[in-house]
Amino acid sequence: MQDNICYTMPTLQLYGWNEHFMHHFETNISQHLEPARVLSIQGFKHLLITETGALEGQLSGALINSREPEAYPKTGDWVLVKRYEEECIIIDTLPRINELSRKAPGTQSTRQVLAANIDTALIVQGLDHNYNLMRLQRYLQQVIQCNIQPVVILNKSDLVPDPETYRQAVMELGYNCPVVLTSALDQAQQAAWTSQYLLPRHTYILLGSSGVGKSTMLNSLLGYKLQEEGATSTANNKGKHTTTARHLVLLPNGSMIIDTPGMREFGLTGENESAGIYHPLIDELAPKCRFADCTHQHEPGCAIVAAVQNGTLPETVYRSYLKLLREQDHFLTSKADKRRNEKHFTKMARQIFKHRKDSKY
Ligand SMILES: Nc1nc2c(ncn2[C@@H]2O[C@H](COP(=O)(O)OP(=O)(O)OP(=O)(O)O)[C@@H](O)[C@H]2O)c(=O)[nH]1
Ligand SMILES: [Zn+2]
Repeated sequence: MQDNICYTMPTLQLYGWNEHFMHHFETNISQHLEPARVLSIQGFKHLLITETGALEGQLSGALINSREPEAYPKTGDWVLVKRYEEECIIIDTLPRINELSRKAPGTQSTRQVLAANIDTALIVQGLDHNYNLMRLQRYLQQVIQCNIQPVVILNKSDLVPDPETYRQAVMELGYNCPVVLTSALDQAQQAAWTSQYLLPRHTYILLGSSGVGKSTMLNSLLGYKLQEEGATSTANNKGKHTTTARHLVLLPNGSMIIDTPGMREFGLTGENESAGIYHPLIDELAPKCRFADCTHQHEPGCAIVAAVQNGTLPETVYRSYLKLLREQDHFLTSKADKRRNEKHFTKMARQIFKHRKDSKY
């Protein structure tokens, strides 16, 4: 039965419509709303794909007023719309399978949702001055905590004499995820990794600093230029910052990719507050620590410290783990402080309001 209903939406199925969204949509059928996926957002304008094609939409006033901006629809979201001639109003969002977030740039501990309903994140680093294992681990950590599969793409392999050593260094971090070595300028190399990792009806997001080659890759996969790419500065091998918004595009092989503007920061938000930092090598050893709540820093009988000392756990992995843990703790502590302050402010505002009301009579 569900398959039948899904089958009646062949266009949306191409864009990842599945039983999860169908199930949540069914409860809204009676309201004459139709489902659509958000392809991009520019200001108030949302470009959507519906069963009958592309459509522009704006958020309904009720949706704007009832939610924090973080809960507004994002690129990749499935939404419910009401049509008005050539445009539509976005009434609601269907529950997300996942959301990719980061710490919003700046000093505040604020969480920012970048996109929704992502199967795999393609984390791109350029093998020029961009290659940085600490930054890569920050991306991996955040992506995994958001329940998104990572694939690491080491691009610009044509710029270094021995690219394989870079790949080996990433593999030694122990994340057990695919690590691809490629040059976006080489069609054959592009075809090799994409045929292995890009599946039809799956949604991918390209992540990485500005100039690592995300748009170049996407343009070569599309077979045409989605936007002008910047010229490479000879001083630092980086392109100009060109991508300005997140767009979801359908590739000829049936996969969908969301391109993102290059990000200067990709801070941790501690999505799963109780789980701490995820690391396969550390997680495997942790049950052998003497104390169940071992922080792997100063406790006696710590299996992780012992493994670093006897050389079975690389010290670099351990140091990065501690650094990520500190960053995450900082975000969570500041967030808790912020929440407390907001609560205090709301309480104070209520008291003032009540006092004013009481003194009227
Ligand atoms: N040598 C070399 N240059 C590349 C490669 N991939 C991309 N470039 C160049 O690097 C520059 C930046 O590439 P973009 O594709 O614009 O980078 P981006 O990641 O999309 O950057 P933003 O849009 O700013 O986020 C361009 O001049 C590309 O031609 C590669 O594999 N090898
Ligand atoms: Zn321990």
